[in-house]
Amino acid sequence: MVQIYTHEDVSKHNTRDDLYMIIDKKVYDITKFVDEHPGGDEILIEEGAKDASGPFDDVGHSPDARQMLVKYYVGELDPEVTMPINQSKPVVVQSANTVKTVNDGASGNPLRILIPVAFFIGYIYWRFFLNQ
Ligand code: HEM
Repeated sequence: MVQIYTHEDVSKHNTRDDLYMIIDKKVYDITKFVDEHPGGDEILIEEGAKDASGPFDDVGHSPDARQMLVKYYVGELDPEVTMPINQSKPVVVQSANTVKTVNDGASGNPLRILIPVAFFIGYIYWRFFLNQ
């Protein structure tokens, strides 16, 4: 059966002698790899014990590097825990957009009010002062 880990479980494996890492929702025990990593041990210890999918991709690791992961696979990231975290991101983005939209509307509002008011004042001025 596949072993399931939460972020919290992984965060406990945070030393050179016991180091886990999450990459693309899979959990790896990279303890034995720390000294072999061509990119150095420090970076693995720094990025270890958490989700390092971003940094791993950013480096542009070769397909060989990705293939090496298979050797260190120990289980999957708990989808129950992962899903709300992933879902919370779009919600935040959505609310940020909503706020932005509301702000955009609010910044348009003064003009929408000012222009008719300016016309109205102009009309009153023309009607009562110029047209007598
Ligand atoms: C267990 C996961 C990892 C494995 C199996 C792995 C494997 C490798 C391999 C095989 C290389 C040699 C170049 C290549 O083939 O792409 C490499 C280079 C490198 N890795 Fe990793 N890596 C892992 C995680 C990470 C992480 C999380 C970082 C964080 C940024 C990182 C940073 C680097 C850097 C900076 C290099 C040097 C790149 C260069 O000199 O061109 N690696 N890694």
